[in-house]
Amino acid sequence: MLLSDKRQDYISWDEYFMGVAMLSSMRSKDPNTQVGACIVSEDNKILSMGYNGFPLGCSDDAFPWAREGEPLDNKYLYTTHSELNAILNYRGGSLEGAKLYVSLFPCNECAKAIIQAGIKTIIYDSDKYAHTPPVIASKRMFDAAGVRYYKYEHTDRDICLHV
Ligand SMILES: O=c1ccn([C@H]2C[C@H](O)[C@@H](COP(=O)(O)O)O2)c(=O)[nH]1
Ligand SMILES: [Zn+2]
Repeated sequence: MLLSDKRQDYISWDEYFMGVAMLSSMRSKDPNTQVGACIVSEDNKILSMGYNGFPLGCSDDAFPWAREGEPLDNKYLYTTHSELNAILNYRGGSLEGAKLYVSLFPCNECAKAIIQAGIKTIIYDSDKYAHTPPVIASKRMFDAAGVRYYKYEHTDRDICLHV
């Protein structure tokens, strides 16, 4: 019998792709919540990535990152969400049947884009806004549209950038 010498402690697909989503979130300039997304094909190929930030041409130094204040003076009207950026960053055609790894449960606006793009599975980490209308609406739409979602299960493994 031939015994394989392969490593046994390699990371799982979920650890791999959630790791990429988390790494992507580290590009965000949002001082409060950094969100990263990674879109993956049904056969586990990375198709696109994104993080939350202002649109091209809208300088991080000129637009506000505040959470409070008048609508025109805080970030919410200006930020492109990580999931939408990942969808828009994709250059390859259809995302039908793809999976989305994302560090924060998608809001209702992202949910609409996700459903319309044909993404069928969402693996999320934080659900810190679960009690808010945007996330309740998002889950309602995912349930109606047959988009499956499940929480990423953390392992006790630390994934480091240095080896
Ligand atoms: O679906 C979502 C929801 C939110 N985001 C981004 C938008 C903002 O930059 C932050 C949330 O900021 P808070 O200070 O926690 O309100 O997250 C996203 O990318 N995707
Ligand atoms: Zn969103």
